[in-house]
Amino acid sequence: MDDDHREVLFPLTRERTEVAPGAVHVPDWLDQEQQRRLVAACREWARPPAGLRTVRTPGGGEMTARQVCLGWHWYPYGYARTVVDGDGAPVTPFPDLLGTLARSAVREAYGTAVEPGAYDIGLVNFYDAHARMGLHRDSDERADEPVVSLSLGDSCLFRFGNTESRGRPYTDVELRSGDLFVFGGPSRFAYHGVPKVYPGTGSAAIGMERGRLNITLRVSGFAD
Ligand SMILES: O=C(O)CCC(=O)C(=O)O
Ligand SMILES: [Fe+2]
Repeated sequence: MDDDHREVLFPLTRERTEVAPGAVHVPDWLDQEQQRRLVAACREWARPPAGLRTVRTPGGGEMTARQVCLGWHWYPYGYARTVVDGDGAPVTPFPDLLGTLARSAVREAYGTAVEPGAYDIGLVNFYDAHARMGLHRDSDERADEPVVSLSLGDSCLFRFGNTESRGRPYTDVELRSGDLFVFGGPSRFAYHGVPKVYPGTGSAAIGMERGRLNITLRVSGFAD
């Protein structure tokens, strides 16, 4: 693929794709039962204290995707052990289940010879029909281990770019419920975002009537 002309990889492609070096899309990685369990777990994690919250940005805006943090609390732009920009509660501990999933996701993406890191951050983003996420880099961690992303519910348009700017080259990928996307190596600090969610594309069978959930798993690199 000509790297300057990466653009759109959907809807025809539902095969495993290396979208950019180190950025791997694995469609349908989670089966329906795993998705159903994750949706149920997200619903629990969303309860207060330290539950689902609207994130305010320093410029006075609000992120349209609402968020729950696990392990470390992310706020614009850093991490804390308590919900410093919300109810002040201690962040919910990072669940073992997500550590196990993250490690198997890394091996799925890069092969079993790779030794996955100590995943300790989970960010759950909830998107309603109008929510989106602007292009950004995940750069508040101190480690450069791959980011693992799991999608549940409604499909979305996911834009995966380059490390230099929000501009081209980028690739637009459709992420559907159960898809895995891992970005590490040369793509670990690439710009990415969610320009659009496609309402009504999810399946009620996983226990989500509407909306999209995304779980991103990361390694903090912080000392306790
Ligand atoms: O919702 C997604 O697929 C991406 C989420 C994301 O980029 C983030 O939480 O940093
Ligand atoms: Fe991100």
